[in-house]
Amino acid sequence: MRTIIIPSEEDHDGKQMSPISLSQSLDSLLGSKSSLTTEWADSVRSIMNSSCGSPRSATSCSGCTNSSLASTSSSDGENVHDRQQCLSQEIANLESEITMLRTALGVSNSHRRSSLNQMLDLKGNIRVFCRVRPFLPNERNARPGPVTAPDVDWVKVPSARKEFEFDKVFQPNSVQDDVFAEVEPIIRSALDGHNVCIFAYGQTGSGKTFTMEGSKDEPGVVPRSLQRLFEEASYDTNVNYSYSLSMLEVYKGSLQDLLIARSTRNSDHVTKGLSIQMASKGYIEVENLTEVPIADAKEASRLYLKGSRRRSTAWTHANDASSRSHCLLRINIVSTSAHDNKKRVSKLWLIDLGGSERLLKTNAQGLTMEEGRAINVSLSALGDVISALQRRRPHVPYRNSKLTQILRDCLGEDSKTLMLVHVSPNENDLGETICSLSFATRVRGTHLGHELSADAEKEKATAMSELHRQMSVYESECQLLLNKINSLNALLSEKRCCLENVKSETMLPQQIPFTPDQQRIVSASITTPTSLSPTKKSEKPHETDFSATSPLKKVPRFMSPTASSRGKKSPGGDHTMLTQQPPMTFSSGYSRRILAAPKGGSVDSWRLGTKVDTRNVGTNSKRKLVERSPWPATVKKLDSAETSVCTTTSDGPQVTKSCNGKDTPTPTKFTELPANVLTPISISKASEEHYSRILAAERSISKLAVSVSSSARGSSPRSRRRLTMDCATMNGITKRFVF
Ligand SMILES: Nc1ncnc2c1ncn2[C@@H]1O[C@H](COP(=O)(O)OP(=O)(O)OP(=O)(O)O)[C@@H](O)[C@H]1O
Repeated sequence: MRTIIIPSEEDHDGKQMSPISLSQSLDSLLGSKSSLTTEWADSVRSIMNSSCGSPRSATSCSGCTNSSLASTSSSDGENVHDRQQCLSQEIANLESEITMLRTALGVSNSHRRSSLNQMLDLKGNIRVFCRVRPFLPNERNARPGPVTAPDVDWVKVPSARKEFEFDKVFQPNSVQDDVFAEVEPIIRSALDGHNVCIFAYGQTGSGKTFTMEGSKDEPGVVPRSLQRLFEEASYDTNVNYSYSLSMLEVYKGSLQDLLIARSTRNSDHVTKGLSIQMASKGYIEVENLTEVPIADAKEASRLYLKGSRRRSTAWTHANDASSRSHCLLRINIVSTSAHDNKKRVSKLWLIDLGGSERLLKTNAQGLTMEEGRAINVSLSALGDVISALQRRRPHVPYRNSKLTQILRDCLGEDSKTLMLVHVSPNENDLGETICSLSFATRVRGTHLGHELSADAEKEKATAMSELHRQMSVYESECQLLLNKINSLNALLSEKRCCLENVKSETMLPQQIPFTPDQQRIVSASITTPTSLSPTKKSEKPHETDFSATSPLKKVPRFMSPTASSRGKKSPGGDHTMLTQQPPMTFSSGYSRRILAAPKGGSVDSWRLGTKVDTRNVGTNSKRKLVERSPWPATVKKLDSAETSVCTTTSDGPQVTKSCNGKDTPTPTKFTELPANVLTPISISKASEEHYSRILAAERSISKLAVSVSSSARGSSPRSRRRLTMDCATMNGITKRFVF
């Protein structure tokens, strides 16, 4: 257990101090009336240094084997200088090793990419899978057998004496995992910079939406693909991926933005009509289409479900909730490789097509008939385009429908297209099933003598297995290199932290260079009436006057007292900073509300930081404003009478407060804490476990701020005291613990 020295009552008189644990020390601060002292600060600082692997710790600086260099009490300038040199050398070595590994990773990755590409080319840039749905509960009495899938790439319709070949056939008992396993390589191809289109095609009620969207328990291709995109982004730190999402439907030949509510969609001042534009190099853009940057798969799935709910559906004879339009989800992928700084832009389209239907059979009339006809026309146009591409015709009829115009740049030479044809096993649907299978065969383009000879088939299979083998070799090579890079990066940041610590040791607090921004924070916190300026503090008698004795006395305050502590604080309350680093500012409130919005207020007034009353703000309007805001913002509602607004601009966060309806602009600045940083721990639970968690979990704590405030409320001295610890880690994460 680490020990620190905490001054007891006698310590204040300069007597010997006893070494105790940090938990005892913190406990004692809560229970006793003593203020924070320099000794306490020093001892915690030494614990921080040893826990963060600072150069003071012999173990942390693996390269510095000279024990004298790692000595805790090193005040010797030469030793510090040697240590700095040693660390700088280690950092330079690590950096060059990482650069070399990154180059190797870039090479392996491009080999992997080209193998994958060759494999997909060999399989065909346009591939067609078929999924036969199982009988539904309401089809229990149906006769089995009209459609069978005897093999992995054949579908048979015995009664019509027809057989259809596909790249892959999913049997009725296949699950979503089976489908995604086959789709996944194509998603990876989108990540590698290719445009990709995945369509679900089939008659109404054959399971297109089930395959694409799935259910909560059986998620389909879309949620799995979104998940996969973000997994790749977190796994490959060598490439920086950013994604944005758009969603639209083609309904009766017109385009509708699905990320905009239906009620506001047609009002001119909110959204203009969508139009298809051809930009340079044949790049297609849909003008006025909403595009939302997405940060994680959860958010992306939420947007997708929101858009799906806005899709035009209706009851039909064939399906209770039949899709009456084509639903298109587009993910724009921008990837930048750290290896060559090359930027790749690609599009991934995930499309749930409207159900093909025979209007006579479905008895469709009126609007339903119109919708059905529009769907059939565009499906036929899509079939014509893909078929022309397959046959390498000089003219590809993209202009025959909106659907094919939008997808023009994703259906060509360098793109990958996957069509998932869905069929029903039911005898009643046999006519539609044969239509769908024939359409898919036409799309696949195998009926025109494209079949390979037995020898060619054999050669293809050998080439495929060789490419498979190469792919797995490159994949494991990439994985090894990535692991190595990640571990070296971790070591590098540790070394950099050590170097920073060594450098700061050589500086007197007065010499610490402040940026102009920090200087302003400093002045602001000194002039804030609620902050404890040294002058004010010395007016009140203290058991220990820290500001008078501390070598840190000139280090300005960096932590404003909490709103509650301002009200509750006794004159004896004390705040101190335990590092000689440039000051940090922390949130001054204990209750955090992220998001901002005045009900019906304008974004501009909110941006300017004018008073915003958040008391009656609904979650939706908050969200809307945040979505439209170019800056992250935080509103802190401190209590029912006091509202504090923080806007974050390029100058940093600005706070405006109002109390009982009166505006009190407070020039306080604070660093935004992530939403989950506030970890209130009740005093009864403030045990060894909690304290040790702070230090053990935060091995990389770089700064620690502790404030103790007292309140008039509370039955015991202990419950009247409030201890707040703000820990800032090397990687910029700030955590607050309140005891
Ligand atoms: N593979 C499957 N396993 C289990 N249930 C399925 C499967 N495929 C489809 N279903 C069920 O069949 C019904 C119709 O499916 P779905 O709505 O996906 O059809 P669809 O082709 O999208 O129809 P539409 O074109 O009219 O929108 C749904 O209740 C769905 O849950």
